[in-house]
Parts: sequence; structure tokens; C-alpha cells
Amino acid sequence: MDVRPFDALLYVSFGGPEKPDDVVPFLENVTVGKGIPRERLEEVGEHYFLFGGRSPINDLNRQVIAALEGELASRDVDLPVYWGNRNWDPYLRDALEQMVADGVRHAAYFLTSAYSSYSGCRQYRENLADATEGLDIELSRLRLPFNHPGFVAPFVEHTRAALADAPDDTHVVFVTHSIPDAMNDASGGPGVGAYRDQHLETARLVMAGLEPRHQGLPWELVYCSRSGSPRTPWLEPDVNDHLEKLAADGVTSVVVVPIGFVSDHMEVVYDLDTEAKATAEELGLRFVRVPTPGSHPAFVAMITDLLQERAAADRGEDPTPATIGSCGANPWVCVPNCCANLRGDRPAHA
Ligand SMILES: CC1=C(CCC(=O)O)c2cc3nc(cc4[nH]c(cc5[nH]c(cc1n2)c(C)c5CCC(=O)O)c(CCC(=O)O)c4C)C(CCC(=O)O)=C3C
Ligand SMILES: [Fe+2]
Repeated sequence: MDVRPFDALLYVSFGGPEKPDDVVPFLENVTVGKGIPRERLEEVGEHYFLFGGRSPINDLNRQVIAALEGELASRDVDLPVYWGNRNWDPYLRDALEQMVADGVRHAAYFLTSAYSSYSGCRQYRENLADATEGLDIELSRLRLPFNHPGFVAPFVEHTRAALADAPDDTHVVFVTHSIPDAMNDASGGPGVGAYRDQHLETARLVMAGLEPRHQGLPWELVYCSRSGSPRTPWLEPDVNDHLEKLAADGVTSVVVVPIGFVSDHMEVVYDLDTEAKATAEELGLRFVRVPTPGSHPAFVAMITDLLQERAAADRGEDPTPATIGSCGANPWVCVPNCCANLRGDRPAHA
């Protein structure tokens, strides 16, 4: 496998606290300048304390990176993998300084976010613009993989398994992180609304991969983890409200597919496995939550394939992007006003 012109891969993620004393400073990092109400922050802090003050996210990222190193080695590629986060140690700036010290000149980077939005794309690119300041290093972004076969395959496999012994009236409930309506509208470009549309495409692709007898099951896209001011409209319905509606309609069983998340981090283990599950139990709904990709071999191979594709593109070749469905591949380089920062323009990478 030819990875020229890259001399490293940078794995870019959100970060999370690792011990109780980390929780408040982590939340301050996440929410600086965001106008999140104090009560919401205290509430979210409690979610972390319920899990001993440690988010699963960093360990999950360590596992993916170890698997990625194995995948690269198995393809005879000698390419170092670095790791940097937006909100917690190891921070992006430290990773980039280390890379430059190690002689890295041109790295590809992978975002642990599959869909277009300010939070999942441009904010990371702003973080990278800040973190590379004064450093002599070139970066190339790997495209967002919402419709890559290697992203969809683990969800298909896990949803098939969850449906194998599910009752006939089961609803397939796809869940992602809610974002403000205005952030959704700006996703992919002004008025494009790519965030929601990309999720609908991923949901359709998962449904199309199920056993023929399950492909016609009713499904919906719903949201979790809303924050911000209650006066600001965010994408709805909330997963808990949706479960109530389904139960009121006489539905008895749900399979919850967290397509918005690449690993079983706090949003998944608290907002879905704790809160939404408790809602389902109160309602007498059978509730099964399928796993996220995590370190699934198809997901890890996908990162390596994206690296190979982008390397070819940067060498001036014209690689055919691996995608399924009808949305087309997310571009290598975002359009200039893609996923705008609604609080004001800031320098962003790519
Ligand atoms: C689209 C999206 C993704 C997916 C794409 C991506 O991965 O980036 C994502 C991921 C994550 N979000 C996470 C945690 C948090 N997100 C918050 C707040 C917010 N998220 C938002 C959106 C997203 N978030 C938004 C619009 C806000 C409001 C503030 C703002 O406009 O930025 C807050 C503040 C408290 C709260 O109000 O919930 C926390 C603690 C964790 C770590 C989990 C762990 O620790 O295991 C992860 C992976
Ligand atoms: Fe978030």
C-alpha cells in the first residue's frame, strides 16, 4: 500500500475525563463560550461521576489506535499513528509538537466523527488551525465516512444480531447526538442541512443491509444528549419522548442503533444505556441497544482505506471513493463556508 506523501497519521478525537478530578475541568474545556446553562453542566457532571469520573472514550480510542497500527503493519506500511484530542489530554497541540519534533512533514488526519456538522467537522478544523500555529507541518483530512461500507457494515452486523430474536412489531430506532437546528441548517454549507440528511442515508443503508424479512420494519431517526438553552430549537424528537410515543401506540419492542457515534462512549453508556433504557423499562418496552463500530475490523480497515485513497488524491491520481447509497462521497476538502461557526468566523484547516 502506497501512503506517499504522508509520513504519519493523526487520530483526532473529543477526549474525556479519566478520573473524578478531571470531570469539571473537562466540562469547562468542552463548554467554554457555548452558553450551556449551569444546571445542565452539573447534571452532565453527575453522569460522569456515576461512572467513577472516567469516560470510556479514551480507552476505546486507545483500542482503535492499537488495531489501526496492527492493520497498517499487516499491509506492510511503516507509518506512525499519533493521537490528539480537542478537550483532554493528549491534546492536539502536544501531539502536533511531538510530530514536528519527530520530523513529520505531511500527515493525514482522521476525525472520530462520521457526519458533517460544526461540532464534528469545522470545530476540529479550527482546533487544528490553532494547534498547528507556528509549526511547519502540512495536514490532509480523511473524508467523513457516514456512507462508507466499512462504517455501515458493523451497524448492519450488530443490528442483524439484535433483530434475530426480536418480536415482529419491533421498531428500529436510529439515534444520534442532537444539535441546534441552526447548526444542522449550516451543516455541509448554508441551508444544506447535511447532518440530518446524512444520518437518514446511513439509516437507510443499515435497513437495506438487514435480512429481507426485517428490511420493511418501521424505523425512525431520533436524538439524544440535547443541551444548550431550552429556548433554542434543537433537532427532535428526543429518544425518550419517542419511546413514550411508541409505547402509547402499542409498540412493545425497540432495537436502538446509535449511528451517530463511533464508539460506546458516555453519550451511549449514559444517555442510551442508562437513561433511555430506564424510560423503556418504565414503559414496559423491550429495549436492545446495538454496539457502535468501536474497533470492529471493518471500521479499522476503513480508516486505512481512506488513508490510501487520500494519499492517492494528494499524489494527483484520481481514486474512486468507496461509498454506498446515493449521497456521494464527502469531499476531501470542505467548501469554504461548510459547517459554519455561527458564533463568528475563525481560521479553520482545509
Ligand atoms: C455532533 C456532536 C458529536 C458527534 C461528533 C463528535 O464526536 O464530535 C458530539 C460528540 C461528543 N460529545 C461529547 C461530550 C459532550 N458534548 C457536549 C456538548 C455538545 N455536543 C454537541 C454535539 C456533538 N457532540 C453540541 C452541539 C453540544 C453543545 C455545546 C457545543 O455547541 O459544543 C458536552 C457539554 C455538556 C452537555 O451539554 O452535554 C459534553 C460533555 C463526547 C465525549 C463523550 C465522553 O466523554 O465519553 C463526544 C464524543
Ligand atoms: Fe457532544
